[in-house]
Amino acid sequence: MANLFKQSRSKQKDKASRTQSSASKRGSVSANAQVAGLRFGKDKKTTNFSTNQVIDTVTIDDLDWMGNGVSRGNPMVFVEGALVGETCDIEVLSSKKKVINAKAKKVHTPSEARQVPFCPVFDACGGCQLQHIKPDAALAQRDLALKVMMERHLAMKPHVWQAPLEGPRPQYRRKARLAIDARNPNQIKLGFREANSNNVINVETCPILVDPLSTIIGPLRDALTGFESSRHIGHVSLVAGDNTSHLVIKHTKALEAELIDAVSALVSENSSVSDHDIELKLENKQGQIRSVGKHTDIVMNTVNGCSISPSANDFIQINKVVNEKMINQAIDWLSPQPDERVADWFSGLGNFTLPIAKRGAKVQAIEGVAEMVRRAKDNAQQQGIENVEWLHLDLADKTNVEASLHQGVDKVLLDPSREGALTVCHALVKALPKTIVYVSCNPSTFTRDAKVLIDGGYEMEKAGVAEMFPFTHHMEMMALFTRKQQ
Ligand SMILES: C[S@@+](CC[C@H](N)C(=O)[O-])C[C@H]1O[C@@H](n2cnc3c(N)ncnc32)[C@H](O)[C@@H]1O
Ligand code: SF4
Repeated sequence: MANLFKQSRSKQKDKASRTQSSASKRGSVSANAQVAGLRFGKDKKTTNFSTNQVIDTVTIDDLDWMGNGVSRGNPMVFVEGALVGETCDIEVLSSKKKVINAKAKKVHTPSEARQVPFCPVFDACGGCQLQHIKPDAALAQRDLALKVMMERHLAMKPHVWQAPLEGPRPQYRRKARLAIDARNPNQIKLGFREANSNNVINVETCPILVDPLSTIIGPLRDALTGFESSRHIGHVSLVAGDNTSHLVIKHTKALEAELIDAVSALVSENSSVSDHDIELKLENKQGQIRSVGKHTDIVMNTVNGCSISPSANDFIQINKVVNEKMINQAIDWLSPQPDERVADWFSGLGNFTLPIAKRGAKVQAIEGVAEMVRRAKDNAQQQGIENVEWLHLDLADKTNVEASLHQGVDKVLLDPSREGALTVCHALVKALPKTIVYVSCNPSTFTRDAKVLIDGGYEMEKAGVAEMFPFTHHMEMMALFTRKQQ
């Protein structure tokens, strides 16, 4: 279990298919000994490996759900940048008794699934990890890895696993936070951080961002260059709605009027050449956002005529198409009826709440960020949706959870952050709603919480992945739990 749940490892910086082996320089161990030791080791004794050590000709058996190559044996080896069927020389990143984390240094037999990364800064940028594998193969193999994980750890029957929910590629992200390095205002770097580092990788465009966010990055850097006060910029947020986009500059001290004019000119020029407006906002140290020029609330349409209206700092589902498919699947699985009470917990801006409420059920939406609860409530009112009780509560607090269940609930939708919903699941197996739909962005905490539900009398009837974040290690999952007959 531990192997499959490994969290983020450092990004592979070497393009495996192009690099030269540096095995001989690093005191590598003999190929045959390693193949024997890594893949066919039967005894419990394993060799100790040191960081940066190069191991020759390791064969990759599988991809794990994060998209790392796995060489099964004793020890297990997880190899960033390696694909199924490939034989690689690898460099050890970290080593424990039974598990080695490594990156591919040289690929001897490239897989047919291997492709040349489409982004020129892929090797350095921490934003993407999986551009070296064809996207269909990546989805199929990661989907399989998650299915196997659920079969192994939750005794899931194969028929439970559903086809993945997919969206467009490569352009899918509708929000980004750009890092800036303006220590030298004449040579500003604007882009994303290198993996496990504070270094900013300068980018011109980001091919996984939707338009017009993708193409504004280079021109924005040019507009900021040369102004002393660009040093006071903490980051830049970009959010694309269906009606307009916001470019929000977070700053810690006042910005020069000329800098603001230069960026204003850039966004108005963009708006005149593109059919999608960008509006400039400034966010101060306290998090207050003010508009430079006109302000239009961002509208993100979802399903059944519903929409949410986020500000730059609110959580949103990053991938519009996959989000809509997830909402439709949640409605399908929950099948909310007008006489039912449905809880939407970890409700954010009401992304799932509003379409459930439109079905006529009485919905209790609980979210831990007060500002998001306020915005969700206002937004629902504007859409004439009144059958929702909006609550600002911490769902990690057992007392809150139990009190919220006091009036009884028929069905529950959970969409927690990476930490999962352990407190909630322990309470749900006492309250016993008929149906629970669990949306998760972390298969590890999902599996932990699902065990509580299954041990507490629920059956996992359906489950599957939603490819919310192509080209990255992340994966979204959904599962339907129904209460077993007593
Ligand atoms: C993955 S997001 C889902 C939001 C929403 N369901 C959506 O689809 O946009 C998780 C949400 O849970 C909220 N959250 C995280 N921890 C929480 C807690 N302990 N109590 C209540 N809400 C929490 C976050 O603020 C965030 O809005
Ligand atoms: S996040 Fe954008 S800039 Fe970075 S590697 Fe991915 S596509 Fe390229």
